[in-house]
Amino acid sequence: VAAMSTGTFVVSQPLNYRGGARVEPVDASGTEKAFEPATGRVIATFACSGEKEVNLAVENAKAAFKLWSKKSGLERCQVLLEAARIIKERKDEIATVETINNGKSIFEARLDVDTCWQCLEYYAGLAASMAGEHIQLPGGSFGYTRREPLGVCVGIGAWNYPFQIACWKSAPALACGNAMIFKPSPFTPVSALLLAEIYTKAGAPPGLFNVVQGGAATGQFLCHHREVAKISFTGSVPTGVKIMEMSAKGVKPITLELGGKSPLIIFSDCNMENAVKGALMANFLTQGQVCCNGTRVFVQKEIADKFINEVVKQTQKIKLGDPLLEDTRMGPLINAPHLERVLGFVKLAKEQGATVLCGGEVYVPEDPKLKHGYYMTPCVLTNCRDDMTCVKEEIFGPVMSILTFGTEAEVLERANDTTFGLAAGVFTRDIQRAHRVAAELQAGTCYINNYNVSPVELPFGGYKKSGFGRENGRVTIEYYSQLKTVCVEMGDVESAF
Ligand SMILES: NC(=O)c1ccc[n+]([C@@H]2O[C@H](COP(=O)([O-])OP(=O)(O)OC[C@H]3O[C@@H](n4cnc5c(N)ncnc54)[C@H](O)[C@@H]3O)[C@@H](O)[C@H]2O)c1
Ligand SMILES: O=CCc1c[nH]c2ccc(O)cc12
Repeated sequence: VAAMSTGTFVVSQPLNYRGGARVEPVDASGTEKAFEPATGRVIATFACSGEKEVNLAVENAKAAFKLWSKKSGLERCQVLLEAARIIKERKDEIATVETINNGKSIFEARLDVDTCWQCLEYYAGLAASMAGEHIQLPGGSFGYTRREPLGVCVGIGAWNYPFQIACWKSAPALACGNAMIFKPSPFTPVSALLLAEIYTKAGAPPGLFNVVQGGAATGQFLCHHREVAKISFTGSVPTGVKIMEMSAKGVKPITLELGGKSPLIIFSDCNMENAVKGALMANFLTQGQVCCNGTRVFVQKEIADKFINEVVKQTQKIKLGDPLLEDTRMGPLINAPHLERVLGFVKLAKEQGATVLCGGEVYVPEDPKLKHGYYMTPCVLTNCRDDMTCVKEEIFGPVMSILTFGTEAEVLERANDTTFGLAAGVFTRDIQRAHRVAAELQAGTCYINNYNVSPVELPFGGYKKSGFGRENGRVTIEYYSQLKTVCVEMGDVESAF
């Protein structure tokens, strides 16, 4: 790995990881290029793994699973804790790689890395305390349950949180005694390798955590593989549908973390300063490329003017530019086609009658090395209606749509009028209203008086088309393990025959 500053980083080492080492794939289904969004430079060209390489990764993972699944919870805990310690130690390096390959600000990337080592520590604790139940039966007989791993699990990631997604999938998987093959998005192939090396250094057996690179074809080889026991997918709804179809054929359990179009409701009795901060947090982290973003901001009429003025003022202050600079808070979007797509949503919003209060334009930083980067100014839209495309579809960019409302009943109906159900938020000082509204919102995560915080102790996942299954929290253990019941007879068999 070469220099780690904007405009210099290139990857020369192999980007697959199998059997405890970086390897070139033995076969390929095409090649991909990874970019540095800040400059538009190619930082890596790599082969997409073919079926033979996927088969080898599964073989390696199976071998590691044999050893790992026999370890005690405490032994697994020790490896995860050591990996967490190394992540903490290498936080700046990991965050820098993430920023270079994804474009998010270094400030945010460091926060992401914090949620990664925290996730490993959390599941380390659960690994050590995992236990079954003992159930007494008549006549001295009894039963007990064993929480057993599933086997070789596949993780397929999106490009917006590359290292975090790899951690949030692998930590609970390994804690439960599984092995994992992780396929990053081809846009962000780099940082998962750091995680693979860290697990090996921490004492994981070779093959326990493997990385295969590629796009849809490689993903399909993984999903169709007979010996893959579970798939955890983070990505778009259309791809999620395909994953579900493939898993149905093999009767494999899946976790689907899909897209969203989440509502954020601002009542007139809110703390205005916090609500404005909440709206920015809900829309502009990682350049707005966050699945749970609260992009439909419903503001109660009485405070709409004041709230909108303040949101625009704060949005215009966001420091946009080189994501590796300490004071930058917004970097480039992931790539040129995505930038075009997001700008297209803004254009369409205007055509459909929305007003652009700020942003929504291509931005060319003054620094000449950034002039081919994929920057746009953060955008606030008003005069939006519920039937507009910008209000109905996931934009996955820095575009906030503001809508006004009158009553609680009205806003709840409009907030829930979507096929998505990933997240939702409410700002109010009325404690009863806050919980009443949270109870009515059809979303997997509801924020009260905050937005887009992601403590690893809390389960995260969708309702409706935003998916099912959960990541983080205690419950995720259930998605990476299966329960065996052992029934023990202490007397004689009372036969019916
Ligand atoms: N709910 C969540 O937790 C969450 C988190 C991050 C992103 N997302 C969603 O992800 C989307 C953006 O990410 P994206 O553009 O990378 O999504 P995507 O669906 O295009 O790709 C996601 C992953 O799936 C792989 N893939 C594509 N086709 C496949 C196939 N046929 N079989 C197997 N794998 C295949 C891709 O290579 C990539 O690794 C947005 O919709 C966003 O909301 C959701
Ligand atoms: O982008 C959506 C929310 C999110 C942020 N980080 C992660 C990691 C793993 C996920 O499945 C979702 C998310």
